[in-house]
Amino acid sequence: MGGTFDPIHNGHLVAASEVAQHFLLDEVYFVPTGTPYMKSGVSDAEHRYLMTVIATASNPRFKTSRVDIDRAGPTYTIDTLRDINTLAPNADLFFITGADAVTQILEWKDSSELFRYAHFVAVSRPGHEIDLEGLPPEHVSTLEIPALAISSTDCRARVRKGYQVWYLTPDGVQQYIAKNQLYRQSETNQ
Ligand SMILES: Nc1ncnc2c1ncn2[C@@H]1O[C@H](COP(=O)(O)OP(=O)(O)OP(=O)(O)O)[C@@H](O)[C@H]1O
Ligand SMILES: O=C(O)c1ccc[n+]([C@@H]2O[C@H](COP(=O)([O-])O)[C@@H](O)[C@H]2O)c1
Repeated sequence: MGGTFDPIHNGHLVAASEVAQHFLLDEVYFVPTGTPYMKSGVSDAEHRYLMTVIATASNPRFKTSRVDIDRAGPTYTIDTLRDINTLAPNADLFFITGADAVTQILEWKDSSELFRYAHFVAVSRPGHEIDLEGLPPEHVSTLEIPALAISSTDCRARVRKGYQVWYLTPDGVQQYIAKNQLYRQSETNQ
């Protein structure tokens, strides 16, 4: 599952857990973006990576990958999939996205190549219709998951207003945000 994870929250974790159960996945790799070129004002990659490690630590099937963080330049999923394919050439790869992200895949770099490397799973997300128009049906599945109307944008906004984000994100992530004073300022690099 790729994401900016700024911060990772329970919506991401439920999505990954549901897809893993439904598709009988052995492992789910969370892959924080290095430089997400379609987003601005994103927090430092090491903060996002560490929060992802903390959030996934208690689940033996969940892992965090540095492939996108350690690659220079803008983060493209085609590179993510090629790197993971190199690391695990015999694995059947699935790429998990939310309903909002799946509608943008055709705008991603080398989008037609993506399906050579992975089967895509689009999970439901409150406020977003799953629209698979233009995507190859044999390479994309959808999955209805318990609705969690949580977004990283909303988590950041809550912290900026002085609220905490207990129960929207794992406790360790809430504590990491407080300890490192993330999201106190307006949307700029941290
Ligand atoms: N609540 C949720 N339910 C289902 N899928 C989600 C949810 N939140 C995020 N996702 C999916 O997880 C992936 C990574 O999301 P991302 O890290 O951009 O989080 P986000 O909450 O969408 O962030 P932001 O609000 O900053 O845009 C995307 O494919 C996104 O669609
Ligand atoms: O490959 C691309 O061109 C591309 C463009 C935008 C987003 N993505 C990927 O989509 C995933 C979700 O991204 P985001 O920014 O919504 O957190 C993440 O793995 C990104 O690398 C990929």
